[in-house]
Amino acid sequence: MTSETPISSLSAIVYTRSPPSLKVLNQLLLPHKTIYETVSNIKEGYEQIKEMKVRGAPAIGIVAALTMAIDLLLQNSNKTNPIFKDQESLKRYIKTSLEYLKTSRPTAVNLFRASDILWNITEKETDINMIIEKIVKEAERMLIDDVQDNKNIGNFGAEFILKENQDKKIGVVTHCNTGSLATAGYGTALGIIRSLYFQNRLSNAYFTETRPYNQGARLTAYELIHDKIPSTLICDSMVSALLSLSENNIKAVIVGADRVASNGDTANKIGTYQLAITAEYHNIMFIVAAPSTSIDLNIKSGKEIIIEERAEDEVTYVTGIVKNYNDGELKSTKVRLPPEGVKVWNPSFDVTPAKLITAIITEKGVITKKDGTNEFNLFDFLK
Ligand SMILES: CSC[C@@H](O)[C@@H](O)C(=O)COP(=O)(O)O
Repeated sequence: MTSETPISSLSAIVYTRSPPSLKVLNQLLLPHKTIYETVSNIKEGYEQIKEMKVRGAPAIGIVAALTMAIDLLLQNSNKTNPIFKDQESLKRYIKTSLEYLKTSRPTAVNLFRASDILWNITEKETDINMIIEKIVKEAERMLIDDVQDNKNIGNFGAEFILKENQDKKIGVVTHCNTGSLATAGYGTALGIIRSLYFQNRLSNAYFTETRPYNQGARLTAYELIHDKIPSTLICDSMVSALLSLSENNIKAVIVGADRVASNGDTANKIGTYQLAITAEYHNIMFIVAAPSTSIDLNIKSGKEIIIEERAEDEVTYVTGIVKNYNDGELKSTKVRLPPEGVKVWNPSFDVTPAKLITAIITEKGVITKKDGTNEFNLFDFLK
């Protein structure tokens, strides 16, 4: 099994402590434009997440934490006229800021977990500078650890899939974007695909467009092409047809997660559930890849997960880039598909029942169901 694998240079988050700086890649403009936007306060961080300029469960948790850190670093830099007069006012400010950041998106648990970790640190400390230092250190730790966690997920996942498959090279299917852009680097489900590729065991990665937001067609395509990983774009409606053709040698459907309940039910990008159903029908393993920070032991099943509903125009319009033939300038354009007056339902996520999931791969290892049961015991695994 490989371990030292090159990391993609695609970075959704660029952070330095000195000078204090947080820049977030605007993923709405990808793949056509690479523009980093500066985040220097809580409101700017909130808007980056809300507007999905940064997205993907691990990435939004990390950006929320780094937003808190950068905001405090910048506010605290004026030593002659400190903004926080006493620890109580600082704590109140941190509490309000973290609660606000948590309202940016409802489904991915990483955002809530990151905020809760920062609040626990704050509650325990009494010295103003110590509170700020510990918050900054913890947010930096999240950024650093996520990359190694993803490499571990990649290697555990590749090993698990290959154990069942003697073929020299295998094909896989993935959904949404779970790569460097959705994390601090390397990726979760896409991390497994990277690991398979680096081990020279990947024949092809098929990836869906992922309507309506097209994270697959825009972002996964961008990453796979960037890293020269053999891959093919398909529409969401083509997966069953693909799995039915044995010549493609598809051995696994691999997806990420926004929240995994303690029984293993998994919320992920809308369309994931139907992939799990078709994988089961075609007797192909269905793998969920996620850091343990995506597991929510506070909820028993997927029924308790709040599913984000997004604006109608994400469904009624497609957004693309057109080139102005006079000056070559690239301009973002929205084109409407259905007639005015159409009714729209736009849930951003769905829940795949644990029953349909073969294994959950985390940075700590592979979790499978106990023989004869339809549920995972994530309590036991994580304790
Ligand atoms: C490693 S990312 C895992 C999930 O967050 C991903 O599959 C997903 O559903 C992203 O949704 P998004 O709406 O783009 O934030």
